[in-house]
Amino acid sequence: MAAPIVHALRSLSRLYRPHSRGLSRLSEPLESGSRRGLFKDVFPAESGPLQLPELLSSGPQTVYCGFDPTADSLHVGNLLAVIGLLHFQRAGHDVIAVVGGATAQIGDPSGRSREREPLSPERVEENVRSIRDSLQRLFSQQEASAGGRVTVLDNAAWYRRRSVVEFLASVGRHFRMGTLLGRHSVQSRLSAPEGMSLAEFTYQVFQAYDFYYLHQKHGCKIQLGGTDQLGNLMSGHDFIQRTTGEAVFGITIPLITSTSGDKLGKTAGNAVWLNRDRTSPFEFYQYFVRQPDGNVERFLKLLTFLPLPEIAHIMDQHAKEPEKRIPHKRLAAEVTKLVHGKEGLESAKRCTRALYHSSIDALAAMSDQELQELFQEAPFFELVLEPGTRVLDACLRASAIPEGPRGFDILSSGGVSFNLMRVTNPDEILVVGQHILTNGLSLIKVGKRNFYIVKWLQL
Ligand SMILES: Nc1ncnc2c1ncn2[C@@H]1O[C@H](COP(=O)(O)OP(=O)(O)OP(=O)(O)O)[C@@H](O)[C@H]1O
Ligand SMILES: N[C@@H](Cc1ccc(O)cc1)C(=O)O
Repeated sequence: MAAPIVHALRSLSRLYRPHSRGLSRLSEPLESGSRRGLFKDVFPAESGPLQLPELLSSGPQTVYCGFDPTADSLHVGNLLAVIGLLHFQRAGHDVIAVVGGATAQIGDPSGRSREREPLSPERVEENVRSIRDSLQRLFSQQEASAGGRVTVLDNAAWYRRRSVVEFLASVGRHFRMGTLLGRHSVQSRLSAPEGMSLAEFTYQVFQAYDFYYLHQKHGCKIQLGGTDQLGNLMSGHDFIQRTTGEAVFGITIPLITSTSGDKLGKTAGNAVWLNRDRTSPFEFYQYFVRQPDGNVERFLKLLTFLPLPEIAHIMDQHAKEPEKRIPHKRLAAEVTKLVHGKEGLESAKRCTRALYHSSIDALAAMSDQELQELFQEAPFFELVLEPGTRVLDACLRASAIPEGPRGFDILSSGGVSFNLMRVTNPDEILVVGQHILTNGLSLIKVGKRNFYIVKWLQL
């Protein structure tokens, strides 16, 4: 049986006291990550915390983390794991992000009370494509000047060539049932009424094999994962040690939770997505601006690369002028830039100015996509602009008001605005620069929250 978890883990925060000296640039991410609260525990404990900094100092290592494509986008919880990889990559280590095209079809039971709905191979393939793109975008958005290599791999690639019989005979024989059964992810499910399927039970063997495969092919000796992944990290460690005798390590990162304490992610249905078509840069930015005061320092440490003294300075400013929400805005700006790039951050700020500060200039600078993202539920129309089109005609053509006297009344009583400016004369002719923005758009608002977007096409 594997050693009980309490003895098998070592908390990195106890290892790195505030004034301990770093070993070298290569081992620095472990130390700074632990100070930031990003790296929580290391496995195995007995030799791990002592050997791991030495291993890192001895030369560039390969560090990996896996992401199951059970949706077509990553989310903010996964971002923490990506940031963990980036800390290593920036220090000069090579990193591998594995997209679990194979493992997503099995379904990781870790942290779940029920089995996942099966996904068709076609759906998984689509998700793999989207997540691979997203990971590549995230990594390429970094200043690539220094740092190690980044590779994105799909684990379906190394299972495609294997038969079940051969896999069980060569890999399965190295796993002890007692150890597998003892894992928390298995125990918690076995005691639940629905139990656990054989497929889910074998999940940890596949993740362990991934680690082994990357160890053999890429010299990978370190795997990162959320604390929910601990059992899977241990299985990989045990398998590699048993078959190669080499020392490998697992490092856990803390789980980001919602204000109600649930793990932020797909299962809880509270994910904040990294793909723009699921969560727009504006919503993403606002999610961080709205964080409660109690979260913001921790998130600055976890989700940004700002040096700790700078974060301390930002928090001092906050203590003096809390109404300015300086750390919240800085957090939102840094994370939005990391995920959506400079352009995404500008878009988020433009949308914020347009919506919360009624800025016509910001509205005029917005693209069709931004407007649609901002007013997600708003119907979008492409209409031909005929000479002499009146405010009333525009409202009717966009179905913003009902036909007949009721629509006329809504307009003349001031219930309608064009580009955030109220109109009261139904016969007013549309003017470019006023009713129609220089980008050819009109944002028609009826009542408090009904928006209609018109893109005017010239004849
Ligand atoms: N809220 C979170 N905080 C920190 N890490 C997370 C969070 N959610 C996922 N991770 C980590 O991201 C990595 C990839 O997770 P993956 O996408 O496979 O599953 P997931 O998002 O946890 O999905 P599900 O919610 O369906 O279980 C894992 O190491 C996982 O622990
Ligand atoms: N099991 C991980 C994802 C993963 C997949 C394959 C791996 O090799 C590693 C990790 C999760 O669900 O969060």
